[in-house]
Amino acid sequence: MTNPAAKIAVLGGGSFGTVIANIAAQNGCDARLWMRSEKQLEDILETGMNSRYLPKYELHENLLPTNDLATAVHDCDVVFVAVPSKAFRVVLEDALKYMSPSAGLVSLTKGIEPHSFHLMSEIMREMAPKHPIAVISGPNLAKEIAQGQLTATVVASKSAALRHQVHDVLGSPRFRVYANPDIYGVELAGALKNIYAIVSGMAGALGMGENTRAMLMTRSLAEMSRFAVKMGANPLTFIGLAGMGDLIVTCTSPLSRNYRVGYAIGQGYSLKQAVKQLGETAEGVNTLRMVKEKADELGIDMPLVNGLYEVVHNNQNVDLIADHLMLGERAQDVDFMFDQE
Ligand SMILES: NC(=O)C1=CN([C@@H]2O[C@H](COP(=O)(O)OP(=O)(O)OC[C@H]3O[C@@H](n4cnc5c(N)ncnc54)[C@H](O)[C@@H]3O)[C@@H](O)[C@H]2O)C=CC1
Ligand SMILES: O=C(CO)COP(=O)(O)O
Repeated sequence: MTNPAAKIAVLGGGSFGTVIANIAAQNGCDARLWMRSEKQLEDILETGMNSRYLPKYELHENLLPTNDLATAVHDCDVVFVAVPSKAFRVVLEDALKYMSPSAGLVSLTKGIEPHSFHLMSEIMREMAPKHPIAVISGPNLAKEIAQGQLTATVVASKSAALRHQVHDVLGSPRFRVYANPDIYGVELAGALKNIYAIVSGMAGALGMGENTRAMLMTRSLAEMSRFAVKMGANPLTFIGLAGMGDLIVTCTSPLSRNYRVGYAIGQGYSLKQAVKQLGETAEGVNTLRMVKEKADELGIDMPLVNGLYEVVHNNQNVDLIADHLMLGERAQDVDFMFDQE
């Protein structure tokens, strides 16, 4: 299955970029990991580990860490982008200067671009219209992948050749790659679930019971699907790994950074303090703001988003989320995943 000749690069030396680059290296690829921080590069070259993000996780000898973008992407068959959404466009713009025109582009990023409401596939399509593109999303906590826990992900692309290439580069007995043609749905699911992981973290900090947490997760899925349908995604994607799978893992695991931000707010910290003490990317904070604006614009009923927005951005008491969910006025209270007209 593995294609030992594949040359790949991963842009972004955080926890997810590192683990994905290392899987490719373990699979026999010529893998490069680009990061902007010189200090981090020195650490990796010295210790063979990316200790800031994944302490004790040994990097394979096939993996070349670099902070030279041209070296990283030169002659690559596939370039994976794993930087936070706010940096995606600038990093891609730079990388395209040095990439082969036929290289596949794959986003690992789970977020929405501020202001434009573009998902990463839309940015890739706009900036690199000739390159085949794909996105990867699913229940993929980087730290668990690094521990060798059995994990599945989803690759979505219109290009069957790129889907197969990604499968060959990343698939292994511990990392299963499933395919889905619904690019927009797969990446929208990955971005939206971060919002609900924050809510779930708050519920955890407040000691809420399992009935409550089950209700929260299920109504989160309904709310995400309702939004997705209005945005043109396939709602069935939301009951697969990229939707329900990722929602479950990020709403239940303290390894999720979004969950941790919610937990800290539930303990009484401000958003600013919660994000600062995390020191890593929690995409849900910005995604919340953008989804709230879009839902208001399109008139989509999103009680959890509305309640969380008031708490996070307008300093309201956390009880407001429960009030929105339990007492909010609805046209009808139906237990459907999305409107069935
Ligand atoms: N960590 C995880 O378990 C998973 C993360 N993701 C997604 O992957 C994306 C990246 O997340 P992580 O690797 O977890 O984040 P992280 O917080 O561990 O690392 C982010 C990395 O991006 C770098 N970076 C930030 N701005 C940059 C810029 N302007 N230019 C170059 N590098 C820049 C940082 O220096 C850091 O190395 C996010 O969208 C996240 O939602 C997706 C699946 C799993
Ligand atoms: O997307 C993830 C797991 O699938 C990682 O979630 P966090 O960004 O909340 O850590």
